Amino acid sequence: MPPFFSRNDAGDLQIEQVDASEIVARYNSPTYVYSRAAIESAYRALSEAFGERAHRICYAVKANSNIGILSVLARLGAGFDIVSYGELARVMAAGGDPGRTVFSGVGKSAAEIQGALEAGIGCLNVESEAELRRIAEIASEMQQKAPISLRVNPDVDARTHPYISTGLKDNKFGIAIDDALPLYEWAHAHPALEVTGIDCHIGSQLTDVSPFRDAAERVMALAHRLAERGITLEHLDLGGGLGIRYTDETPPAAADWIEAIRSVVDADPLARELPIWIEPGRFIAGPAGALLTRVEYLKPGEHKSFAIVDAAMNDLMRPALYGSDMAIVPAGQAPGERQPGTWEIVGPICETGDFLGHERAMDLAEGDLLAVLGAGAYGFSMASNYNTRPRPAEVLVDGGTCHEIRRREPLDSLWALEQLPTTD
Ligand SMILES: Cc1ncc(COP(=O)(O)O)c(C=O)c1O
Ligand SMILES: N[C@@H](CCCC[NH3+])C(=O)O
Repeated sequence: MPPFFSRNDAGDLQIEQVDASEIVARYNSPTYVYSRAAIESAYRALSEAFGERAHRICYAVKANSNIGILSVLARLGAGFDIVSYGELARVMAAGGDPGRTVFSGVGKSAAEIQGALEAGIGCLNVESEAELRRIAEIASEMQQKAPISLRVNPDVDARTHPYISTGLKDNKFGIAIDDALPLYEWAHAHPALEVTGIDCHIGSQLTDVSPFRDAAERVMALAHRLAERGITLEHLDLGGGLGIRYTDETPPAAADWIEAIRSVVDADPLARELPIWIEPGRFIAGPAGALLTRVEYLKPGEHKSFAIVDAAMNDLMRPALYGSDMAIVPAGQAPGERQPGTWEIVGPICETGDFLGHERAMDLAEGDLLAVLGAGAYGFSMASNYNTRPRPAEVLVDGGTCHEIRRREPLDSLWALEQLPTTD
């Protein structure tokens, strides 16, 4: 069970001091629930691993972008990693500091770049030569100096799911590390650009620290070549990507990740004093969240047995998209006859790929509550309205208190922006 999740005397799931069944009674089902203490403790584990060393933790907003979650992190002093102007607007709405925010992403539009510069963005992580030139043009027109860092692609195998590996030369992300030097020289000489750092992010859900170490070594080699040319840096951004335990993975602890990075950076006199920035998303939000769902129907069969629940791939798409194996545990038992079985946990959507888990051995009854664990990251933030399903409510538990940080979507809001054609 993730930290801050436990069982009450009846054996039902509790999030901090609140029963899952109470949450569903109040907010209905399916509902995302998050533990504030879990978010804070993950953030602190990273920050404590740095100790007195200069660092910045830029939480990757895409993992969970609810402003209630962002505000918890802003209060802890977090910076943010964003990939759209929309995410920046969320950071600001939550009380986060644009000056402590980095803007990543391969496709920043001119309007997004201008908006970010107007807001006082901390750093633009540039992912191509064309983007660098566009930023220079926009900043010149605005008579500003844009703080930039090149996101380099170090060609390191993160050994994760191919869809979430980003640091291989076949991936669309970043600038090939061997091509970065002339672009840095060009940017350094440009009056509207201020080179502040090097950035890299090699992938997500890494369960081994060695790719992080390899990437840090390649980034340091580039930092030396820049120093030889008189280009000094103000920070090194080594990205996010630390994995979490979904079922039987054994990911490194926060301290192991930071130690792996520091073993490279702190050993180098060039970078010992340089602030290290990181961009973790999943590690902070993932274990803190669960998706609570109710069993609607049991459909036992000789070949396969299906437990049809009220959450679906539109609410949580990781299993359908990546085939991710996420733990599904009982969260509250309904009265009535229990049926033992090995269940396919599926949703109501009209797609064969609509499943939350395969072959789960459980005794179930209709009306039971289940919890998909580790759903705090890339859960709600990737949810859609497919099949005209309102997205779930989101609840932040803080001790014994529940905060409804997002209401369940009212049905008519789903077509509120649509119009009937004006012709017959
Ligand atoms: C640029 C960038 N930074 C940070 C992250 C956060 O990754 P994770 O949630 O795996 O820590 C991502 C997503 O992979 C990303 O693309
Ligand atoms: N959405 C992915 C991670 C992608 C990270 C974004 N760069 C997941 O659920 O695992």
